[in-house]
Amino acid sequence: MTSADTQEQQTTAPPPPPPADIAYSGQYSVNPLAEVSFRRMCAQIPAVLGRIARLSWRTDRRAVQLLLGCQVVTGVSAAVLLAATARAMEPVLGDGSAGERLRGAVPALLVVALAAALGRAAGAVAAYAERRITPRLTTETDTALVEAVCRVEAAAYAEEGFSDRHEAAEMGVIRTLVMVTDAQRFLSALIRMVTAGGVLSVLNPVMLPLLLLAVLPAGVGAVLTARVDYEIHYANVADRNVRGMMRWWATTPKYGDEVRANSMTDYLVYWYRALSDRCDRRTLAAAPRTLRIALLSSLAGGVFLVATWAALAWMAVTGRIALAVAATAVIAVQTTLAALSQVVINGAAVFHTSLYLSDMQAFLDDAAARAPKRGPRELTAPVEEIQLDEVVYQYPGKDKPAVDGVSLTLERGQILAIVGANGSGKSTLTRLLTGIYLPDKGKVTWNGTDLAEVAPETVWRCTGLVPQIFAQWPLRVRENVTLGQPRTHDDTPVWEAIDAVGLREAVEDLPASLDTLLSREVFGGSELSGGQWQRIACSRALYRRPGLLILDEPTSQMDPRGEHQIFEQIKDIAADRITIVVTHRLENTKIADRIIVMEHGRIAEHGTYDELAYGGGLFAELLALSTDR
Ligand SMILES: Nc1ncnc2c1ncn2[C@@H]1O[C@H](COP(=O)(O)OP(=O)(O)OP(=O)(O)O)[C@@H](O)[C@H]1O
Repeated sequence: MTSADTQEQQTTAPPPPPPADIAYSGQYSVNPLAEVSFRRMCAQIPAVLGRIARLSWRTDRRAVQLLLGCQVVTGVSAAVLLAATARAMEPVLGDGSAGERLRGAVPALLVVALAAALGRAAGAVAAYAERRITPRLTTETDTALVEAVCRVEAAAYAEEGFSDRHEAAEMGVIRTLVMVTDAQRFLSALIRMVTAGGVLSVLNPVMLPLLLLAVLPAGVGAVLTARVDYEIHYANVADRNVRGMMRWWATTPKYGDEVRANSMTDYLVYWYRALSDRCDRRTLAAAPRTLRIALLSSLAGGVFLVATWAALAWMAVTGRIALAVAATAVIAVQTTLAALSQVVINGAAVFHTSLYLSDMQAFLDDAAARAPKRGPRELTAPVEEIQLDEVVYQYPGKDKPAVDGVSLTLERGQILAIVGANGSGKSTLTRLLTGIYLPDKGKVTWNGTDLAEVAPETVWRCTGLVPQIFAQWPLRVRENVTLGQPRTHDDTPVWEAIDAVGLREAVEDLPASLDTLLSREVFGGSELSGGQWQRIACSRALYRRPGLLILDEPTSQMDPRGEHQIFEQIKDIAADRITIVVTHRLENTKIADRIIVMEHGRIAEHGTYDELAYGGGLFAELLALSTDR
C-alpha cells in the first residue's frame, strides 16, 4: 500500500463511534424533583434557610450574629428612610417660599441621610460577616464529603449509582460558595420588602397587592427556570462524572507517555468533546422552555406593573390621595419593587441551591448509613490465626460469586502464596481476609473472633497491604513511607524500611532526601521510576510491621535485584506474622510454605511448591506455560 493510499484511507475513514450512552437505572435514576409540586418547592425555602443558618452557626457563631444584626439594621433603616421621606415631602410640597419649604424639610432629610448611611454600612458589614462564614463552611462541607467517602464500607463503591451520586453531591459543595451570600441577600431583600411594603400599605392599601401581583410572575418564572436547570444537571450527572474522570486520566502527566505513544490524543479529545456536546445538547434542548417561561412571566408581571402605576396616577389625578402622599408612594413603590425583585431572584437562587444541597445531604446520610457497623469488639495483636470458613462473596450486579466457598487456615509464621488466572478471585480473597469486605456467607475469624463483630480500624491496625495498583501520593518521601502510621520524629525506622527495599541510594540522590516532595507536577517536586514507586509501596507496608502482610504482585515493576531483595526480606521477617503473596510469577511462590491455586472463586489445588509443580495439575500447567518461550 502506498502512502497516498494510507492518506486517502485516513481522510475517507468514517469518524469513530461516539461514546456509549452513559446512564444508570434503578431507584437513583429518577430525578427527585420530578414528583414535587411547585408549592412544595417554594415551601422548601424556609427549611433551606434554616439549614444554611444551622451550618453557618456551627461554623462561626459570631459572624452569624453579626449578619443577623445587620439584617435588622437594614430593615429598620429602610423603614425609617421611607417614613422620613414621607415627612420631608409635606413641607417640600406645601406652601411658602422655596427657602422656607426646604428649611422645614431639613430635619426629616437629615434622618433620611442617616438612615441611608446606616443601611449601606449594615450592608457592608453583612458582606464582611458572610466572607467570614463562606470559606470555612465550604471547607467543612468539602471535608465532610471526602471523609464520608473514605469511611464507607468499601463494598459501597461497587453499588449502583454510588459514584454518580457522589458526583452530584460535589455540586452541593460548590454551591456552598454562594449559598450564604444568596441567603443573606434574600433575607435582607425580604426585610426591605416588608418594611417598604408596610409603609406603602399605610399610605394606600391598594398598592401593595398590585405590586405583589407585578412581581409574583417573575418569582414563578425564576423557580420554574431553576427547576429546568436542575433537570438538565440531573440528566448530565453520569456523563459529567465520566468526563471528569477521563479528563484526569487524559491530562495527568503520569499517563502522558501512554496517551502519546498509542496515538490516543485525537480520540480522547474527540471523545471528550462528544461528551461535552451531548451535555450541551441537553442544555440547548431546554432553552426554548426557559425562553417561554421568561416571556410569559415578564408579560404577566408587566401587565400588573402598568396597572400599579396607572392606579397611582389615577388616585393622584382624581385627588383621592394628597400630592405629598403620592410622591412618597412613588418612592415606596420603587423601593418595594426593587426589594421584591431581589427577593424573587435570591429566593430562586436559594431554592436552586437547596436542590444541590439536598443531593449532598442525601449522599452524606447514605454514606453515614454505609459506614461500617460491625460490632464493638476490638482485636488485639499479635495475630496468631486467621480462619476462613466456607466464605462466599458476590459483587453487586454480578451473577456469580467472585469467591465461592473458600475455607482456609493461616497461622503466624506462615507464608501463603495465592495464584490463579485473571479474575479467579485472588484480590477479592485478600479483601475478605483483611475485613475490607465482609462475606455474604461463611465467616472470617482472627484469633477466633468473627470480623463481622469487630471494629474494622482495630483489624486494619494489624494489616499491611501492597496492592497491585497503588497510589503515588504527592507527599514527601518520609510521609510516603509512614502514611497511615506516623510514629515518631525519629527517621531511623523510616531509613530501615527504605534499606529493606534497597532504595537508600535513590532517596539520598533526591534533592532533599527524605524531605523531597514526590510529585513532578508540583514546583520543586521530583519523580521516581515505576519500580522505585513500587519499592516505596513495599517499604510502607514493612514500616507498619503488620501482623498480616499482604503483597499483591509486589515486584511486578522491579528489576531482578530489587525483586530478590524484597523476597529475601519477606522471608527474614516472616516468623513474626502471617504473610500472603499474590503473584503470577510462579517462581516466586517457592518462598511460600503453602500455595493455593484459585479457579472461578474456588481453591482448585493446594500444597507446597514441589507438590504442585510435579503434581500434574493446574499449577504444573501454568508453570510449564510460564517457561515455554
Ligand atoms: N469492584 C468490583 N466490582 C465488581 N466486580 C468486581 C470488582 N472487583 C473484581 N470484580 C470481579 O470479581 C471477579 C474476581 O476479581 P479479582 O479481582 O478478585 O480477581 P483476581 O484473581 O485478583 O484477578 P487478577 O489476576 O486479574 O488480579 C472478577 O470477575 C471481577 O470482574
